[in-house]
Amino acid sequence: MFKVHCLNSISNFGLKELNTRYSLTDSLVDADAFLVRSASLHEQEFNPQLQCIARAGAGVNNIPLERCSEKGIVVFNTPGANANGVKELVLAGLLLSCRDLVGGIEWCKKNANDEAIAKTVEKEKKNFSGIEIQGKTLGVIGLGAIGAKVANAATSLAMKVIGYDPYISIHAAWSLSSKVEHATEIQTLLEKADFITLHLPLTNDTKEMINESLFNIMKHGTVLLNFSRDTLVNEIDLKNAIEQGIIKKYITDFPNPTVMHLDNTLVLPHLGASTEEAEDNCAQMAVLEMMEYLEHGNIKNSVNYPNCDMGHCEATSRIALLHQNIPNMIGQITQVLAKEGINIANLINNSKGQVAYTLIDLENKIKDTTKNELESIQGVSKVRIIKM
Ligand SMILES: NC(=O)c1ccc[n+]([C@@H]2O[C@H](COP(=O)([O-])OP(=O)(O)OC[C@H]3O[C@@H](n4cnc5c(N)ncnc54)[C@H](O)[C@@H]3O)[C@@H](O)[C@H]2O)c1
Ligand SMILES: O=C(O)[C@H](O)COP(=O)(O)O
Repeated sequence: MFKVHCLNSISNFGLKELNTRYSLTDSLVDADAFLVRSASLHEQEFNPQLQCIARAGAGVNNIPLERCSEKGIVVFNTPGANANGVKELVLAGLLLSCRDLVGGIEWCKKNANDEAIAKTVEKEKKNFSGIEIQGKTLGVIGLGAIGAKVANAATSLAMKVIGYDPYISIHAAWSLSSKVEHATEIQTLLEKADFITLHLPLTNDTKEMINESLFNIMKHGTVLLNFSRDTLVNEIDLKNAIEQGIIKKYITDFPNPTVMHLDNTLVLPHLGASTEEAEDNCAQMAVLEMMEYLEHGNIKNSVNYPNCDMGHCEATSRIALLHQNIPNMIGQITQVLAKEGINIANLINNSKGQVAYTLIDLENKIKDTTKNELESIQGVSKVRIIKM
C-alpha cells in the first residue's frame, strides 16, 4: 500500500485515479509520495520513505530540488497542464491594463444610488478611457507552454509579437505562429515592446532578472505583466521605474507587501492556474506520473531526474537505483548482482546533470541483503525494490 500526503488541495479528478494500492495520509512522516501545488517545502524534513513529490503545476521553486536529488527523491511537474488557464488570464491582464476597467467598475458601484447616473457617466467616463492593443507590440520573455500560447493569441488579436527565449524547446518552437518575431537579444525586445509579459521559471539565474539595467532599455510608458513569479522582478527598481514613468502599469498575479503599495499596479490573487480545467489537468497528470513511478519505476516529466520508461516488469523482479552521475556506477552495481548470481534481463541507465537513474529487471528474486549492499555503494542515494 502506498501512502500519499497532499500538501494542498488537489482536484478529485486526479485523486480518483488512485487505485486500491493507495491511501491518503494526513501524516507527512509516513508518506511515500507528496502531492503539492504552491506550498513551500523548503523547510520540510523528508523521511527516508519518501520516494517522490508530484507538483500539480509548472513552477517548482517551492521545492528544494538539490536536496531532493541528494536524497533520491524524484520531483515531477505537469508541463503545459495549466498553460491555457494562465494564457486566458494574461489576456485579461493585457486588456485590464488598457482602460481603467477596475476604476470604472468601482465608480459605477460607488454611484449605484445616483438616479442621474446615466447622465453623470457621460461626463465621468473620460477618467477611465485608454488605448487599444491592436497594432501595439507585445514582448514575450520565455516561450514555453504559456509564453507560446500567449504569443500566438496576441497575434490573433492583431498585435505585433516579439519573443525571446534562448533555451526554447523544439516542441515550443514548432507551436509558435510564424508571425512571432524572434529576438536573439533581450535588448531588442525591450526597445520595441509596448507591453512585456514574463513566462520564464524562477531559478537562481532568473531571480530579479528584470532590474534597473533592463528597465532603462524599455520604452517610456511600457506595461509589464508578471504571471510567472514576483521575484523575477527587482521590486525596488520596479518602484523607481513606475515613478519615472518607464512602467505605466504593472499587472501581477503575485501579491506581496511591496507590490500591494505600488502605484499603477494591479494585483491578482495568484489565479493563473485556478480554473476547473487547469486544476483537473494538473491533478490528473501529477497523480498518473506519481503512480507510474511508484508502481513501475518509470519516470516522465521529472525536473530533477532523467526520463526512463522500461514498461511494466515481465521479469521476476525490478529494482531502481538513484545515484550520482559518476564513473563506474554501473560496474559496481552489476558486480554486486553478479556476486549474488543474479542475472540481468534488462537495464536502462539515464543521466540528467549531476544525477542518474538505473532501472534493472532481474531473472531472480532480490534479497534485502542485496539491496543493503547496493545501498552501500558510494554515490547511491536510494535503492527501491519495485517488484520482489
Ligand atoms: N500565475 C500562475 O498561476 C502560473 C501558472 C503556471 C505557471 N506559472 C509560472 O510560469 C512559468 C512558466 O510556465 P510554463 O508552463 O510556460 O513553463 P515552460 O517550462 O513550458 O516554459 C518556460 C520557458 O522559459 C524559458 N526560459 C528559461 N530561462 C529563460 C531566460 N533566462 N530568458 C528567457 N526565457 C527563458 C525556457 O526555455 C522555457 O521555454 C512557471 O515556471 C511558473 O513560475 C505561473
Ligand atoms: O506554477 C504554477 O503552476 C502556478 O503558479 C500555479 O500554482 P498553483 O497550483 O498554486 O495555483
